[in-house]
Amino acid sequence: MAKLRLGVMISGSGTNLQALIDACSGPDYPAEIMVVISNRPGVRGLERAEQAGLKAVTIDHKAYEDKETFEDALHDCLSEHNVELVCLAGFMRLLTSGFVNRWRDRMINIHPSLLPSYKGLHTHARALEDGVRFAGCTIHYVRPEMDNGPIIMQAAIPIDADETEESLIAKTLTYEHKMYPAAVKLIAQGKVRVAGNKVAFKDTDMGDTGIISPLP
Ligand SMILES: Nc1nc2c(c(=O)[nH]1)N[C@@H](CN(C=O)c1ccc(C(=O)N[C@@H](CCC(=O)O)C(=O)O)cc1)CN2
Ligand SMILES: NCC(=O)N[C@@H]1O[C@H](COP(=O)([O-])[O-])[C@@H](O)[C@H]1O
Repeated sequence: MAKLRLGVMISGSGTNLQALIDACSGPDYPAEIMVVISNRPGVRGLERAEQAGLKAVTIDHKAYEDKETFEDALHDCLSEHNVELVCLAGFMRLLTSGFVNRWRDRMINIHPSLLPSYKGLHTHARALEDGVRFAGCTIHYVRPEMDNGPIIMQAAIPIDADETEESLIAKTLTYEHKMYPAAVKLIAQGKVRVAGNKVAFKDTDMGDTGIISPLP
């Protein structure tokens, strides 16, 4: 069976990209990265892609007069590489509904909170500020409305008494790095389908819950 063709879009350090690179190096992993795109030049994630021998492309949003022409360049690059699934991994630009609908149900995102709680930015600090006992991370299909798409997988992460923003960011990333390859694997195996604004699973051993806690 052909491997699912991934396009990974980043804006920064790329540790989630690295988790996907490492997973894709496994001979039986059902997906492969065709191109890595960053909207910011010179970021660590691009180095990770080059070190892995992958096509690394910078499409700098600042170089385009508007979002539409920027997103046309993203779309053309993804299409050129026959990408079947776009993985947003720390991609920090809000995409227009035009772009999102072109890639509807073929684009997923990882977000560092237990959605629908803490949409947007600074999720860890906000969770600590509110004194919640669990933080988390979520993988979802992307919809025009920010952080509002059908949820594929979540991890609930206990917040320790002496937790700091830095320690929570680091702890959350350890869950993200397990969850992203697991979610892509399920999609590549055809075990995930979108049913309205929710996701349903086919013959998975996760009991149709999509929860990763404790880590696999
Ligand atoms: N249409 C959508 N676009 C994006 C989504 C989405 O769900 N729908 N997810 C994001 C990722 N993301 C949260 O997971 C997110 C990214 C960026 C922002 C944001 O406010 N960005 C600012 C610029 C910030 C910067 O460049 O550093 C902006 O775009 O003005 C919020 C949430 C990816 N896109
Ligand atoms: N709203 C989107 C967002 O905040 N994404 C978050 O950015 C970080 C990127 O780290 P990475 O570049 O090391 O993968 C990750 O924690 C990811 O969940």
